[in-house]
This record gives sequence, C-alpha cells and structure tokens, in this order.
Amino acid sequence: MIRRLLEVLGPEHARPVRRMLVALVTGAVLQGIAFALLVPVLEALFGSDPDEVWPWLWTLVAVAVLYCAVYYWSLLAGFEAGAGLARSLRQRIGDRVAELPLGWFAPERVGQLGQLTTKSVMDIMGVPAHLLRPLVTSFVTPATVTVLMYLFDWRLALAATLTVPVIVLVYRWSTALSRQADRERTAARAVTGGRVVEFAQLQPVLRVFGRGEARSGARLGEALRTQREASRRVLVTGVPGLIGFSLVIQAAFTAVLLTGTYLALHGGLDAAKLLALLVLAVRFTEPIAETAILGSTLGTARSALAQVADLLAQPTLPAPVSPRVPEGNRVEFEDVTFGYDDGRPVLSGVSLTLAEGTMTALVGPSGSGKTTVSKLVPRFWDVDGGAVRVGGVDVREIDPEVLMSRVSAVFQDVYLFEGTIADNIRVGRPTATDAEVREAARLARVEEIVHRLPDGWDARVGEGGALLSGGERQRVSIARAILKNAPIVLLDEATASLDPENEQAVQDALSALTAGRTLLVIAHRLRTVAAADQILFLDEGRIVERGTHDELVTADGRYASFWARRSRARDWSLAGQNS
Ligand SMILES: Nc1ncnc2c1ncn2[C@@H]1O[C@H](COP(=O)(O)OP(=O)(O)OP(=O)(O)O)[C@@H](O)[C@H]1O
Repeated sequence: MIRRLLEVLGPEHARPVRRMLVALVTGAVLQGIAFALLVPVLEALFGSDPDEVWPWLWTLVAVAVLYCAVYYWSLLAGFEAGAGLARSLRQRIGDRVAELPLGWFAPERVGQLGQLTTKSVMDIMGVPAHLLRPLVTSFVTPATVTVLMYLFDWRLALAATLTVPVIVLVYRWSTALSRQADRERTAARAVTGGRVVEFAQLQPVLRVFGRGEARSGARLGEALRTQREASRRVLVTGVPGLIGFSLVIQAAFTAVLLTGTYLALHGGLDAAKLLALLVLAVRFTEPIAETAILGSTLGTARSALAQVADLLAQPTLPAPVSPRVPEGNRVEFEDVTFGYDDGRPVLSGVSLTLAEGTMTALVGPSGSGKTTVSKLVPRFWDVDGGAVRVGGVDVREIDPEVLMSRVSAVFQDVYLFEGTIADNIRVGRPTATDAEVREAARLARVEEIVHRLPDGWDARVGEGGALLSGGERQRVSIARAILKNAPIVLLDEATASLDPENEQAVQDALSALTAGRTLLVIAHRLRTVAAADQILFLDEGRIVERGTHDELVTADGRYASFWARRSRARDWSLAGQNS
C-alpha cells in the first residue's frame, strides 16, 4: 500500500514516510523488548530472591520511557507524513484535473471528484496517520517478542515461530476476501456523490416537472441502493475472514500454551518462567488480533488509492515537445473531423478560415456543431482528423498557455467563482490593476450591478454566481473577456439573455471588445449575422454554405430560407431593421 502510494505521489515523499516507518518500527521493537523484560521481572518476583527484580524493573522503566518518547515522535511523524501526502494528493488531483480534456467533465464526474478530494484523500491520509501504527505494531512487536523468547526458552520460542506463517497466510486470505467488495463500495460511493450533485443541480427541473417524471431522483435512489448493496457485500464477505483470523490467533496462543504446559511437566521449564512466558505469549497474540479490525479500513484506503491512481492515469491532451509560436491570429480548420466519446461524428470535413481581424458568424440548426467548432479553437478537445491552426501553427504544437493567452471566450454557460465581482473579472487577467478591472466592468455594464448590490464591490456572487441573474453573469463574463484583451474572440451570442435596456450598451461594449480582432460568433441575432464578413452555415457537422449575407441571400439556399424564417419570427426584435 505504501509502495503504491509512493508510486502515485513520486519518490520525493519517500523521506517523511521512511522517517515515520523508522519511528514506528523503533517504537514497536521497544514495546517488544518491554514485553520481553516481563519474563525476568516475573521470574525474579516468583523466584527465591525477590530483590533481584530491581535491575530488571529499572531496565523495564527505562525502556518504557524511551518507548513513550519514540511513540510521541512517531505520532508527530505520522501526522506530518499523512498531512503532507494529503496535500500532495490534492495537488496532484488538482493539477491533473486542470490538464484533462474538457470532454472528461461529464456531470457525474463533478460528484466523483468531490468524493475523491475529500473522503478518498482522507481515507488514504488515514493510512500513515492512524493505520500504520497498529499494523506495524501488530507484526513487529510479536516478531521482537518471538526473537527474545529464544533467550529464555528456545522450544517455546520455536512453537511461537511456527505459528507465524499460518497467521500471515490467514491474514492475507481474510483481507483478500473483501478486497473486491471494498473496491465496489468505493466506486458506488463515488457514483452516489455524483448523483447527489446532479440531484441538487436539477432541483428547479424536478420542481417544475414533478418528482415522478424527473429521472434524477430515481437515479440517486438507484445509486444509494447500489451503495447499500456494496456495503452489505463488504460485511458478508469480510466477516468469515475476521472470524477465521480470530480463530487462528486463538489457536496460535493455545499451541504455545500447550507447548509450555508440556515443557513444564516434562521438559524442565520452571513454573515462574512458564507463567512469565505465557504472559509474553498473550502479548504476542494481542496486537496481531487487533489487525483483523484494521483489515477493512485498510481495504477502503486501498480502493480509494486505486481510484485516485485511476484519475491520475487519465490521459491528458498531449503537450507539444517543442512548442511553436503562432504568427498572427488567423484561425484555420483543415478538413476537421471530430466526435465526442460516443464515437458519433459531430464534425465531418470542416474547413474554414477566420482571417485576422474579421468577423465570422456561425449559423445553423440546433445540434449542428457550432459550439463544438468554437471549442476546438482553444483546444478543449483534440480533433480526430485534420487540423485546427492558430497563426499558421497546429494548436497541438502550441504551448497551451500561449494558446489560451490568445483566445477570449464568452460562452453561454458562464460559471462564476464564489468571490467578489472584481475577483471574477480579474480571472480574465490576474495581473490587471484595480482601475483596469473597473474599466472593464464599466464597459460591460457590470458597474450597474455592483452599485445595486448592498456591499458594492465587496459583494460576493455565491457559488457558480448563484446570486446574479443569467444576464448579469454574462456581463461579468464579457468584462472578463474585455480585461483579457486577447486577439481572438469566441462569442456564443453573449447578449442572448440580457435585459433589453442593457442590450444596446452591451452590444456597444462587445463591439469595443471585438473591434480589430479575429472574431467567431455563434450568432442568433440577425443583425450580428448580417454584419459578419463571412457567414458559415453548418448542418449536421458540415459547412453547407459560406459567403457574405448578400451572397448567400442571392444564392437562395439554406441560409436564405433560414434568414427568411427568422426574419418572420416575432422574437427576433431586430429582424425588421436588417431584412
Ligand atoms: N460534451 C459533449 N459530449 C457528447 N456529445 C456532445 C457534447 N457536446 C455536444 N455534444 C453533441 O454534439 C452535437 C453538436 O453539439 P453542439 O453543442 O456543438 O451544437 P450547436 O450547433 O452548438 O447546438 P446549439 O445551437 O443547440 O447550442 C450534438 O449532437 C450534441 O449532442
């Protein structure tokens, strides 16, 4: 387990763990010596001259004091190692999560991740902090006692030694019994975590559509049932092992007891020594018996570690070995094919060019792949075929940080962190001054939100920006993009959920954000579409028409009928002005 932990975390953690192990082993050996010293102490007490007990007693006291000091040291070392490992595990998980392709983040993964970084990390941390001590003590103390027994009576010591392989074998058998069930329980817990998050997030839907129709409640119920079943299986499979192990310990003790009695009757072992050795035999079996209870906790920690290792082994998007720097900000797709995990192609043979400083509007039916096209530019996923280039360089050959520094995105699913509005805007450019943050806020009309909130700039937005409306969150997201000031802007018609009064102002702010930039807009407004330098009409993952508004209207194809249909729709408030 420790070896596996170090494999996962890297050799730099070996030192504190080794220090802790040394402390634990030293403590366990001292404990064994203290137990063994009981033999001469008891022998002297029951012998002809009780005064002989004093030197042994003082030695016992000295060893006991030393043991206490080492115990204290090992406690500290255990907590230190445990806390260090937990910190590193969380760090590694965090680093890995930041590198994973966005396709990995399916809804249930959020809950699993929560479970991994809290419960699983705590389970693993418990190994050095709480589990290793009893485990080491269980094996090292009896081993020390057995070795020292040879000093007093080799025949009894041999009897104790012969029981060791049997005890070890049965211990292994008992832990192996529930290992699979343990793994299943840990996996079931992770799934339940995901379902709980999903259930909470879907509360508005559940309320509107009624509990009976929403699948999520049923999904959570099912996950809880699976978890209960898995926990039951852990018990059912673990109990025979526990009982078997206890029986073997008792049998080992009985074997030593019988050997001792036989030796006392026929082998010249005196009664005082026998008594002392039997006390020792009790101390020999006691710590081992305790390990049986630890088996299940250790199994849980092992499964938790397997899950963390699994996450850390998830493939990330490969980083370029010798990154190239893009020249300019032209964006090109060359014969791109792409599909998500289910293997269904979402984009097929998509080729397009966003000339530097121009605006391209992506239009097409829902599900035609518009968002997917925009998310391939900052390399949220890697293409299956063809290439996406920025500044003439394949995005796979650009340092991810360089690529991200060139792209600003305002998507519809805006996520705000728990913090102030200023904190959230600053995400766009962490080094920005307060004045720059406020200027971006002013341009995106975020200032108005700030003035409305009771704590002004210090007001917190709640997790996910829950305390702001959808439109307000989007304005914060625009402010972020304005602050970032990147040359390539991806826009999912960000004004879609803004209230009418602010719409014009935000539109102007967006013009300031987008002026002179390479702009890709997933356009829903006719005015945006008509103003584009180029319009790409996407259908079922293919570009079926391309050109300017006038060219496409004249061509009288898919775009022209799309335009006519939308123009007629009353919801399109600006339709009359543009058609
Ligand atoms: N993360 C994902 N995992 C699996 N499939 C996805 C994922 N995101 C999108 N899809 C699928 O890919 C296809 C294209 O989706 P995309 O969001 O790119 O379309 P869109 O044109 O932007 O749609 P809309 O206008 O409704 O937003 C859809 O069939 C969608 O179900």
